[in-house]
Amino acid sequence: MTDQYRKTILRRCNELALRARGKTSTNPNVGAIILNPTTRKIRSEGWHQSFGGPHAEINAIQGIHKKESIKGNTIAVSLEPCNHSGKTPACTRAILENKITQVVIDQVDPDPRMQSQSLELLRKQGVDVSPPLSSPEGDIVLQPFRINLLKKRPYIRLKMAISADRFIGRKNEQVKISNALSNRWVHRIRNETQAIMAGTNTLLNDNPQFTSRYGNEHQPIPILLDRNGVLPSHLRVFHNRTRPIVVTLNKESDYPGTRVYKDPHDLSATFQSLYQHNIGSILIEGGSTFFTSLFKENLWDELMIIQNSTLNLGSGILAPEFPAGESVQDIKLGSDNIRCIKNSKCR
Ligand SMILES: NC(=O)C1=CN([C@@H]2O[C@H](COP(=O)(O)OP(=O)(O)OC[C@H]3O[C@@H](n4cnc5c(N)ncnc54)[C@H](OP(=O)(O)O)[C@@H]3O)[C@@H](O)[C@H]2O)C=CC1
Ligand SMILES: Nc1c(N[C@@H]2O[C@H](COP(=O)(O)O)[C@@H](O)[C@H]2O)[nH]c(=O)[nH]c1=O
Ligand SMILES: [Zn+2]
Repeated sequence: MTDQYRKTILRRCNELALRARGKTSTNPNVGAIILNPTTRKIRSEGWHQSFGGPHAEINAIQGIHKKESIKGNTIAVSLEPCNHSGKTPACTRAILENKITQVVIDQVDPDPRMQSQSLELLRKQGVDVSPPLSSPEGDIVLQPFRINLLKKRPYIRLKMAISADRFIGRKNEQVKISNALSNRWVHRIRNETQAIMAGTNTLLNDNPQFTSRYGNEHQPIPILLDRNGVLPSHLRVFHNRTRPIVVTLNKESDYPGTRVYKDPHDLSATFQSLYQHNIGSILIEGGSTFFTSLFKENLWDELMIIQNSTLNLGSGILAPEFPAGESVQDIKLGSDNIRCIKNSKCR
């Protein structure tokens, strides 16, 4: 297999992996392809679709008709295949049982149980395993899992809309800042996250729905900060299809939702507890006070700032002091400029 072809195939594996972004909880996003090495024909594609569900390799293998063989074929995977039976049997076993003779991977599994061990095992069994590609795009796809595994907390993305004069809203009023185009963009991001979170004042002031709309189907779990149990049960988030998680110290409140009894002001303990509740990724949508705490503790991974260049509010609640980060993407959608940065020093 030429280097260029290997790169192309593994790029496709990473694309497949991202189809289930935000839908695999604390499991990684992984994509796999089975191909005939002689004809270069792609025979099947698969990706890990849900927590506890079959891994990408198994989905790709199952995409082949039962009467056909994959003996002597190649499997390309965005992540090193697993070598342990966890919620599902080991993928290395399926590779060997199906007599696949070549394995190409992008990223090494950062799981301490793995870290190239499967590659060694497969090689010992006579499988041709080329060294991992370790592509930059594969690194980005795997980053949420790396954070989960190494920091024992969810991957944290922040999003905030600001006016040209850097206000985010007004007290006792929900102000629309971003334009119709970026609203659609936001709902796509919501569709790719497991959970959505905001500070107490945002919940009281805006009464948000925190759903993904505009044709998106996946609904994130609302995570609500209500340290002192002040949220009224008529808020819209309590009447969604998706049951919220409430981080609180109050044991009296009677609204629906799973309780995490932690002080939300203790952010490390809160995020670790959410991770133990199997929350792998969170999109946080404000407000200013909550963002300031997150920045102070350096607890964020990605930040998306939508600035409406034509809207001046004149007064209101000011945007927080945003930290510097590594610029990932700049998007222009009509009057709105979206700046995406990532935290290269995250905790
Ligand atoms: N333009 C935009 O993108 C957005 C705009 N907004 C606007 O922002 C306004 C609300 O922002 P803001 O007033 O700053 O309030 P926040 O929404 O940030 O809520 C702050 C409150 O959350 C509680 N809290 C719990 N844990 C923490 C923690 N670890 N760190 C900080 N606070 C915590 C505190 O209340 P307690 O002490 O009771 O625990 C605190 O007073 C609204 O008017 C809303 O419209 C909001 C979101 C996005
Ligand atoms: N005002 C504002 C945002 N505000 C965020 O969106 C929440 C409302 O969500 P929903 O009720 O589901 O539409 C609100 O509470 C706050 O977190 N977001 C943006 O992209 N652009 C905006 O101009
Ligand atoms: Zn596996």
